[in-house]
Amino acid sequence: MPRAIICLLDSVGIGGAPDADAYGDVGSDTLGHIAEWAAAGKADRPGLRAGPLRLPNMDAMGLGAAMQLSTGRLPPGFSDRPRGGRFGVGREISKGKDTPSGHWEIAGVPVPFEWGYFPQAVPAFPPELTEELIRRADLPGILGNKHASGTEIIAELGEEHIRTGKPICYTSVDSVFQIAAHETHFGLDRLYELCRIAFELTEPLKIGRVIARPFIGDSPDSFKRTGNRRDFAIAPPEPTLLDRNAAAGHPVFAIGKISDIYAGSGVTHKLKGTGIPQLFDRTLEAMEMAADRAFIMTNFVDFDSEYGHRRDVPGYAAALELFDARLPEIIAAMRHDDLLVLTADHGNDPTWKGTDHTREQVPILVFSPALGPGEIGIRSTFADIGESIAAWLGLAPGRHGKSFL
Ligand SMILES: O=P(O)(O)O[C@H]1O[C@H](CO)[C@@H](O)[C@H]1O
Ligand SMILES: [Mn+2]
Ligand SMILES: [Mn+2]
Repeated sequence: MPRAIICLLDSVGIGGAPDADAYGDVGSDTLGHIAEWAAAGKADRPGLRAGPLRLPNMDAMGLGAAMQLSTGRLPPGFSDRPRGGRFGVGREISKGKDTPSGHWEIAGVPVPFEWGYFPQAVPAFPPELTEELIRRADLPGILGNKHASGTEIIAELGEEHIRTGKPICYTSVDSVFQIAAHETHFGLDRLYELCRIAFELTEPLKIGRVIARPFIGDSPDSFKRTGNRRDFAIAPPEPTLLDRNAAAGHPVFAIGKISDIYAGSGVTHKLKGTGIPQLFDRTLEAMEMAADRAFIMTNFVDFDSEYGHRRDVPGYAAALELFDARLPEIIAAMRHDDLLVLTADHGNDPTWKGTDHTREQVPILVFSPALGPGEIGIRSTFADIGESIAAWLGLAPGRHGKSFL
């Protein structure tokens, strides 16, 4: 009996979104630019990696061919001839370029509304929101109140936060309200409680997520964010593939951030992990225990949070190479009628201006021992991924997207 697995490489876009101009992202190409920089010797870091980007396993599944289909360019070191699996390109119809919309659309539910955003101003948050948050959470005030990179703002304001007890609140071009606070000085549970209050206050503003960003350390040099990040997200507007599979009585394994991103909806088994190796281990564990018709979904967030937002090209390249090196373990663990999909939710080009996501198309690489090779073309919505998996798992078709299988 079939099962399906999505490994979602957070932010691994492949350029070419036709509406990139609406986002100031024309020409952005996360994977293509990393490959070009690596080929030019600009992604070397002593002790980490050197030379051209090498992703032989994903390339065999059609990554190079998908990149060429997306932008018309085949980056150095990639092949336009996949040796197994089906390859294609996904285009997002939801507005915005953030994680929840990308994930929901992949699970068959494009976002029909406009997200709320905070302006590029200081203060970025409406005074009523800030005042209510301070009152309800009994805070001495807040710090930040602007657009920022999460690592830069803790270096800037971390010491003042420890001294004053005021949490650091910030946002980005995404629909987010983020709160950074020290795990021991402020307290982790207190931070989560504060985020719950912030979520209640920001939900009517259609803010997609409140994100808890705990950190440790005692000086700008030693401040470090921990794996205890937690996302409090709005629930998807319609039943997703996760809900549909769970409603049919089948297991749904959410690994890493997945449960948070779907607000826990449709999740029957939740496995946590931090970092690419642990997320791989959890995925393999889920494949080991998952019953027939299970749907397993893992979000590999490090590409985005550790390297894309940090504009770290060598780090991003090394993470991709690590992922690629472990991919054969997943393929070896697959049963004959398991289906594996590798894809992404948006771009985050580490060679691009600023520190935000980029509006890009994404690779869709599909592999099953039971499936012959082929091309699935440029799909007009990510929802085609969800519908293909629904068909594979024997679920009734949904309202959006078409199966490519
Ligand atoms: O700079 P950090 O805190 O990593 O935040 C980034 O992570 C958030 C979620 O992807 C984005 O909205 C962006 O603000
Ligand atoms: Mn993402
Ligand atoms: Mn991000």
